[in-house]
Amino acid sequence: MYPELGLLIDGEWISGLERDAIVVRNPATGAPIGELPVATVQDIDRAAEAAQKAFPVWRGITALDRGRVLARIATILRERTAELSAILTLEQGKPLREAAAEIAATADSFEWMGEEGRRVYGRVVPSRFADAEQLVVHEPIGPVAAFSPWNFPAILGGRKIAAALAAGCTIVLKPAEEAPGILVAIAKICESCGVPAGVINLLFGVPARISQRLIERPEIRKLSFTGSTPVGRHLSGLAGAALKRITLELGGHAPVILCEDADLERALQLGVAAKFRNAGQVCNCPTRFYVHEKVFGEFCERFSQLARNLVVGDGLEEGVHMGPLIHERRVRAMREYTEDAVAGGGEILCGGDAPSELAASLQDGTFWAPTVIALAGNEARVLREEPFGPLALMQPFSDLDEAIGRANGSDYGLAAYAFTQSLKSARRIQERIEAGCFSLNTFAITPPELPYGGVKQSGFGREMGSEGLLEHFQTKAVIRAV
Ligand SMILES: NC(=O)C1=CN([C@@H]2O[C@H](COP(=O)(O)OP(=O)(O)OC[C@H]3O[C@@H](n4cnc5c(N)ncnc54)[C@H](O)[C@@H]3O)[C@@H](O)[C@H]2O)C=CC1
Ligand SMILES: O=Cc1ccc(S(=O)(=O)O)cc1
Repeated sequence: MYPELGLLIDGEWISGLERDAIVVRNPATGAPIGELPVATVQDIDRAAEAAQKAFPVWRGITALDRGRVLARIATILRERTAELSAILTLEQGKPLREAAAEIAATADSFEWMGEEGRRVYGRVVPSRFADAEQLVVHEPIGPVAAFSPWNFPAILGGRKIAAALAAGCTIVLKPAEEAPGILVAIAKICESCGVPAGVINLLFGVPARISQRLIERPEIRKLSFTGSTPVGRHLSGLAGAALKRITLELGGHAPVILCEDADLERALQLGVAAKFRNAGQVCNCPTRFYVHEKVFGEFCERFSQLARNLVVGDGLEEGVHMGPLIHERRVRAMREYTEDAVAGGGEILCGGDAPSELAASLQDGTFWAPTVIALAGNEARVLREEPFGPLALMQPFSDLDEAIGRANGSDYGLAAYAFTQSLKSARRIQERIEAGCFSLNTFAITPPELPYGGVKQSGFGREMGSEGLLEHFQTKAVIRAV
């Protein structure tokens, strides 16, 4: 069921063939599931050249017809949800139900971008010359180099493909080596739906080698990266030196402000689901819970109880709520953050270690229990660094402005949430919160029609929404004397 892994260059699939290989493992068991060929410098160069060669072909197809191709891709993704979800869970670990939701969201992104590609309007600007007209037109920027991560490989890689294709651009995508199979499967679906050779190219291998070479290549006109802030900063430097446009969707450390008048039941049910989705390896997941002191005790107790009830295990098994972390490094990070928080006076309300009851087959898996910590102050390392795992941090507040100040006291600014029934409090938070995305009384944050991205160290530029599509165009000012 797991696809044969390979590089895709100019319509040719390349597996093995005298290249180094990376072993891909199931994070729930540690078992090997595939071998990934490592791209050589020649492969990288050929991929950039293929994207350049295919660009006039693809941009020459009307937006209407490109949209039809994207709609077909969406349909096939939906039809093959069960098979694709199994691939995703096997290599990434998330429960099958979450994998299916990710495939559905990926299909929605292809469909929405395909439709939006038909609405990239220019402008006719009243002319200052009697014999001329003045126009503003948007032209596809050219071949895009994109780098997508392992936590949501289908949607985060898929929407980079969808936006590039909708705009008439070609793409060289380097998905994460930890979870490559789902993008191999999606690229094959794209081919079967009529995407010409060279429009989508896939590379895997040594990330720094691939990104550096692609950024240098003259064919590449835009970069798009989703991943950690340090890597984003490094790529931003390279892109700046090469004077290339870059979109950066980096880490997050989302605050939740829970006011005294919040619907507690709703915040609890939605909050536990959002916190522990994908074992907390989500850039927009709620992490810092600022809870009004009058409801702090009750909220912490009930939140911890719900977290304790979550079944941790192999995402392929029925009834599992939370799977493993992607690799051992993340388990070590959870242990270090927890120990540091406890050393600073924090109290573990739930979890705080690897789960105690795991089947024998999962002993080599990389698991961490859902963990809730009531922090003693503002010094814990995990308040400054993105935990990217199943850690919920609880702190009480007494005054709304104080809570907003603490919510903003992070270098990150991707997502933020608030729960209140007061319009006045809601408006105050919405206006003052430093985040690219804000949701009130819900943890919904990324429908395809809304722009997604951050401020501060969470990056810049937007993906999805009409803003995300427009990042794939350059603007041409035209004066036509007639
Ligand atoms: N914003 C997001 O959705 C994601 C954020 N992260 C962040 O990364 C942290 C750690 O994850 P790791 O995998 O250990 O981190 P990492 O920083 O080593 O890698 C993150 C991603 O960037 C890619 N990458 C690394 N160096 C690169 C380079 N020079 N050029 C191009 N791509 C490169 C990797 O292949 C991987 O997909 C997490 O704690 C989280 O903060 C990770 C994945 C997704
Ligand atoms: O980690 C970033 C991230 C994860 C998930 C989604 S979505 O909600 O599935 O669109 C978006 C960004």
